[in-house]
Amino acid sequence: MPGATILIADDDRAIRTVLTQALARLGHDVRTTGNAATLWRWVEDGDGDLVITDVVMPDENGLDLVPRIKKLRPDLRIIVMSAQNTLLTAVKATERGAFEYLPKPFDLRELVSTVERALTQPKPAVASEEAADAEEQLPLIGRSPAMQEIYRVLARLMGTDLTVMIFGESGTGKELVARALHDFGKRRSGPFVAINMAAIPRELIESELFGHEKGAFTGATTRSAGRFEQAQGGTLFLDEIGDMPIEAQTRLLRVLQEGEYTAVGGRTSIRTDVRIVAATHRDLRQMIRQGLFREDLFYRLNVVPIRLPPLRERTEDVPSLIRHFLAQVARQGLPLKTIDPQAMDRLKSYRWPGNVRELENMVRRLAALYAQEIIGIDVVEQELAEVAAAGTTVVEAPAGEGLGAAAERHLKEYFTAHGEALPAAGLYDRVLREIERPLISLTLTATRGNQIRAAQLLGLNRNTLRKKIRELDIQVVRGVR
Ligand SMILES: Nc1ncnc2c1ncn2[C@@H]1O[C@H](COP(=O)(O)OP(=O)(O)OP(=O)(O)O)[C@@H](O)[C@H]1O
Repeated sequence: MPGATILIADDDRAIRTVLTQALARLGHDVRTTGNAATLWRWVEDGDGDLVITDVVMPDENGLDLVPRIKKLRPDLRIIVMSAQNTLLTAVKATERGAFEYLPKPFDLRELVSTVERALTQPKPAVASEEAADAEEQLPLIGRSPAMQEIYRVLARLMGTDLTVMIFGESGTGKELVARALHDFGKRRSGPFVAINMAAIPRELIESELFGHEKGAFTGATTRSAGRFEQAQGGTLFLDEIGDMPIEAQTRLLRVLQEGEYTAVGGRTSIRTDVRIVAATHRDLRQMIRQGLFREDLFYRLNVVPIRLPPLRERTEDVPSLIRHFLAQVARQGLPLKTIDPQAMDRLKSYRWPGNVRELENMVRRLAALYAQEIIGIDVVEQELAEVAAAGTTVVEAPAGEGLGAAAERHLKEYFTAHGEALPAAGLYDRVLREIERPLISLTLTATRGNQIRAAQLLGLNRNTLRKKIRELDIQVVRGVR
């Protein structure tokens, strides 16, 4: 769209000159000012097809101008530039309705292509004015101090390629953080590739990561690119890193040390150019002590640790997360519902063992299963009781006997029964395996075969659960309690 009128506000004359030259060359009419007041006057007069504004200006903060412009002229797109390279500035700019945010110094080509997009990309039919809608565009919801701290760390990481290790219980948003690191980082135009160690059979992990040559092993009928190759120039997210077999850990360590690798069955070494983000819900230090995780790999990955707090430690985020998910399901065609204050308080006091994922699932159920437009405390209590009922079936032994006591009784029986014939080694793993099977099987029975809920109850990742079901050959029967 040549011939557009572009309004630019920046108190730096050099930037005004550079932008004017670049945009005029494309045939646009460019008007520049060094202050916010003039920009506002132009907007009020109905001038301009696009606004480019700085944040810090002598008379007013450009970010404060954004919502005012959007309110007056919802169709006018705004590009915000700033030297305050924080995720919060980026987030604020998007939240307030800016089309794009460009941290300074920026690449002129990037600015030009953003301008082209802003002028040509079709506009949504309904301009979103609702604050809730604006919040939808944010990658991470929550303004609790704990989340603010996370944003601060993310902001500092924005311009770097540092390796990041994300710790947090299942469902706390580890993958979302990994994506935000990529989407706001300098590799955002490259690919984001995720691989979940718990979801892939152990023997295939190395070929999944590094690819394999034709004929490298039985079944390798063609050459296959690994995730390292797919992520070239971008970010590789190693999810559930604690589930990585020790041999694959050794290989990964070597790749991280040397910056190159060979495909399984291959000879030529390939240089890697990927940013690594790893995540786990496990206690890796304990795994190191148990000999299950390599300490040297841990230090390679743990360059910048990020600990995502469980939802119960930031209950002030519960209402905004609920609003976010309600709006999300409404966009998928379900009626938009609200939660009354009493019900909201109850949801804030719940412990959320499955964290944000559990909350998201509950909101989906509340939206889909109940006719009421305003969800009250009785509906919420009913849902929570169902979760609890499924939980007690699994966790509590009959006749009031605690799980620990029951286990002790069984183990005593085991030792007495086996006497001299106790296995020579591997008892620890064997006992755990013996308990793992009935635990998973009974949980699935309690959830009537619903694997998502079973994973929540167990506090396991869904993929981990699926893998265990396969490994332990557990029959999942749906709809039977
Ligand atoms: N702060 C948040 N704002 C909005 N959505 C969130 C937030 N945190 C998590 N979610 C949502 O909750 C769900 C679980 O998040 P995610 O998959 O990132 O968790 P995880 O910690 O990687 O879980 P797991 O360890 O089980 O893989 C996703 O649907 C995600 O979009």
